[in-house]
Amino acid sequence: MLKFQCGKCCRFLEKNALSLDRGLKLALTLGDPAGIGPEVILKALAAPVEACGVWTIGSRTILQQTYDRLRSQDPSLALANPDTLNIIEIASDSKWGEIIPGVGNAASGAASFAYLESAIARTLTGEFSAIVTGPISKTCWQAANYNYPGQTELLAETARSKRFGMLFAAKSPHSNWMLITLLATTHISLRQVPDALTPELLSEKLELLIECLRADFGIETPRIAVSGLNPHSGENGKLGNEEQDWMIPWLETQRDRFEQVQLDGPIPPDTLWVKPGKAWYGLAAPTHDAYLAMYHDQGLIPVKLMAFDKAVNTTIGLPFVRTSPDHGTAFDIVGRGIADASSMKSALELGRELATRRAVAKWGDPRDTE
Ligand SMILES: NC(=O)C1=CN([C@@H]2O[C@H](COP(=O)(O)OP(=O)(O)OC[C@H]3O[C@@H](n4cnc5c(N)ncnc54)[C@H](O)[C@@H]3O)[C@@H](O)[C@H]2O)C=CC1
Ligand SMILES: NCC(=O)COP(=O)(O)O
Repeated sequence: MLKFQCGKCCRFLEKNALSLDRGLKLALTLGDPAGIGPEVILKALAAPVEACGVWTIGSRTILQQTYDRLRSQDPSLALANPDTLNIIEIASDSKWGEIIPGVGNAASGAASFAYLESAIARTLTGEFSAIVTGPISKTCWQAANYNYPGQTELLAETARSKRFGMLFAAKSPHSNWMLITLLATTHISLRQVPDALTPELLSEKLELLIECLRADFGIETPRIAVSGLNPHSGENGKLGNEEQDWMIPWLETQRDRFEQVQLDGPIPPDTLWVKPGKAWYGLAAPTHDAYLAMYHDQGLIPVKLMAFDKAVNTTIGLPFVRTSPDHGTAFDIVGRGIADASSMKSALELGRELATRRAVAKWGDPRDTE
């Protein structure tokens, strides 16, 4: 029988490091070459990622320039030497123009798009078990005429995943608890949110969340908190109608649909995050395993407040694992050596962990035959 506890996978990895070393390969895209992607990658890869191989997809020249620049400023900085890395070089197109550190433009947008396209194509053919993406700039993608709201949508379209979701996972350094948040809507304006939210959309996101909690996080009977949309969840219709009109009845139908799942909500959004905050800091036991937020900032303000250096953005619903740091290109600090690589390290670690779980689920745990 297969079990999906993290400890078991980790022991499995320790025992089988050699074979998995050959089998488990992560593709790591550089992200926007003018952003902090190259710096956080060199910092994150300064120590090898446990029990897997990492192939960076992008530009050796950019990585070398970043390395030389940071080293000249601070020789003691822990950085991977690009000479020691597996790098898949994506030839730059002369049409792209000049890439200037700290200045995102059409050239850096076109380059970051090409790195991700290559990673997806290679992963779909089975070359890699997971993709970890460096941060890209949506503005630079638009400047290069790639009209996707983000990497998530390109991944889903290319992988032909009709159902997909943006989920953030962060392991608390205080309590080891995993804060898991799915966003019901993502890269749309606040004005569009109420129209985008429908019972059908929430049903799809809830299904995906439950599938992911079971398969990727080993939580068979999850407790899920669903956020309201309006202040005080609408205050009985005085501060907004969505909760009364359809969210409360929708939750009732979902409780019948998922009898094994504890579904609470719609919880007033201002207080929803108090209990996870206490659980994060180890001050109280967690009351839920995951949170369904109605829109981008409703979910990401608390996540980033608690865990900006730990949270990992993962796309669920794809045929492969995709993780990413929670931060963006941070053009304002490029070249200063101060970019924190913790979220990138967590993205690599979670990418490896989830890909291992899926490999065990697919191929079986060799220790079961011992
Ligand atoms: N996964 C991805 O590809 C993501 C991409 N973005 C994109 O990045 C671009 C810039 O977005 P912003 O809203 O400015 O967010 P941002 O995360 O790039 O920067 C916000 C603030 O946090 C700081 N910061 C970010 N990462 C840091 C790190 N690792 N260490 C130290 N300080 C750090 C920056 O210096 C800035 O002050 C946008 O185009 C956005 O769409 C934003 C979030 C995720
Ligand atoms: N705020 C999250 C974010 O912007 C992630 O975007 P992407 O992974 O879709 O590129």
